[in-house]
Amino acid sequence: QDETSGINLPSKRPPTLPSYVPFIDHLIQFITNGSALLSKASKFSGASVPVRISLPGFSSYVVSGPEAVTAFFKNTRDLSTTSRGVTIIQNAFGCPAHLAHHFKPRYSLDGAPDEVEQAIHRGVQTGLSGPQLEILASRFQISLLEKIGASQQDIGNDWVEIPDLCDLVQKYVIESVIYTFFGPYMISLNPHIVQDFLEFNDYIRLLFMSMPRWLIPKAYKARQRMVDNIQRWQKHARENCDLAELGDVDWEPYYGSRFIRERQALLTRRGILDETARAAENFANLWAANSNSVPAAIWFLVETIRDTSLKEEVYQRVSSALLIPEANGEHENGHATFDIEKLCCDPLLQSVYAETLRLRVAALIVREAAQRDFSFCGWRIKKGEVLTVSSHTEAMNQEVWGVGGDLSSHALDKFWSHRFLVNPDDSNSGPLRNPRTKRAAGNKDLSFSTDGLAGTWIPYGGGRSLCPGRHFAKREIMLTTAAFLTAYEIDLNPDTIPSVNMSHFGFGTMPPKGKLPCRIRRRPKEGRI
Ligand code: HEM
Repeated sequence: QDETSGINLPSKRPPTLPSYVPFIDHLIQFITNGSALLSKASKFSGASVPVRISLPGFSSYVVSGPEAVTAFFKNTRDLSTTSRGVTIIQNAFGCPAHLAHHFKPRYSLDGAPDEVEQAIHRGVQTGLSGPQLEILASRFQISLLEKIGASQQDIGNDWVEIPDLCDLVQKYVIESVIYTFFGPYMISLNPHIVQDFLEFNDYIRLLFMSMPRWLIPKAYKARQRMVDNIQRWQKHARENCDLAELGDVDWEPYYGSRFIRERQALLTRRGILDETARAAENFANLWAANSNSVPAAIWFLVETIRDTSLKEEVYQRVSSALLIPEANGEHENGHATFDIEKLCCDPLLQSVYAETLRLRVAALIVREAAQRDFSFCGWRIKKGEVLTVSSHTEAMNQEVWGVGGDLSSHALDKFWSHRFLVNPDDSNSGPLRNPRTKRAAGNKDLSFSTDGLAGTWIPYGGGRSLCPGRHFAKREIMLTTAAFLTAYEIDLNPDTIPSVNMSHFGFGTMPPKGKLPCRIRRRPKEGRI
């Protein structure tokens, strides 16, 4: 019996995935093929049985199957975000070791997050949704369209060959995201920040795994360049902008968005005054805002242009969302922009978006039994133990996902743009293998649906820590393809078949592997972008 709750706890303990050499065996499998290790763990004892895997410094029970995953996200009382956040802010984002404890989640006596934690949580939610979200999305769009518009010299009306489409897309998108959140000075003070970020991000896996400096000196140098960039921006903002005098503005050039500015005040409230510790938090936010959404935006574009008929269909949809300023009208000198709401509600675009995240996001979502022993799906989990859900493992669950009725054509490891579209006349359509509700008769339109996918389509995690940036990410991803398809004609080199960089497995969106050469030219303008 649990003394604090009076609940009878089961005594049976979850099984461990066998290994020939403890720790080393699972580690080697995780590094060489993390997807296979997690999938093996999820199948070891059947659905809803947590199975333990052991990596050096990180042992965890793998939770899988829609019911168990839903229970995992719902149980915010027993499962909280882990104290690994403290290790990560130190190892990955350069917080001085003696100050990292400031980032430990804090609880009040009743076990709930304390007042400052709640203010941080609220700040993230409100800063990235509602009216603030629309302000951010609109800034992002204007910045991206300006960059594309200014690229006339490099990409004109004649075809040019470029060695890597990813390079082009990520440069424009990362700069636009940084501008949107942190304002123009983060880039003008640090003209190499995109390159620095990408180099750092290549090492993120090793830094998250707490590899020592002597083993990975280049990773620590890349991290330091980013910390320096951010500290330069902090110093400039501090010296040129008095937060107390700013007033109630949504965006200004020194701190950028309200979300980032309010975050600075919360750092102070948390007692985090050291500039390197503050830089670590700003760095973590900059990383969170770019690391997953940028490769997802690239995949959306790449999958679209690879398939000629999908490219045409998506082009039509995004063109119909383009708002062209009227000649002699109110916005005579304005630029064409996309109706973001229209893009985000389009069934096909939503399906391509959801399928992109299903296939490419491989996040490990981790929680800890911080307070006490508890019962999870009938198994006893002890205080301090860690549970993990793998978004990619759930995205490959053959028992749940629909494959269009034909096992070979739309297999789960293949991109299928229509997977999330329900056709009322086709019982094999839609994301579920066995749809639970009857399809509405009479309605002939294809509709986008994620019904029945709770605990299965989980690229953004779930529960209290569900990614607060998901609404912005959706807009960013759709706007990227809308802008590139409308401005340019792009043909991928037919000899190159994009493959996935699986070494990012477990760390969010897996980017394309290697370079994607293409030819590109500007579309005739006709009043467009
Ligand atoms: C495709 C894009 C993205 C994916 C796949 C993604 C995925 C995730 C995942 C899996 C988590 C952990 C959720 C959990 O523990 O349950 C998370 C947390 C978070 N994400 Fe995202 N994310 C994306 C974009 C963004 C963007 C654009 C931002 C910021 C603008 C952002 C900010 C955050 C923050 C601040 C957290 C921590 C939330 C907390 O601990 O309460 N993310 N994200």
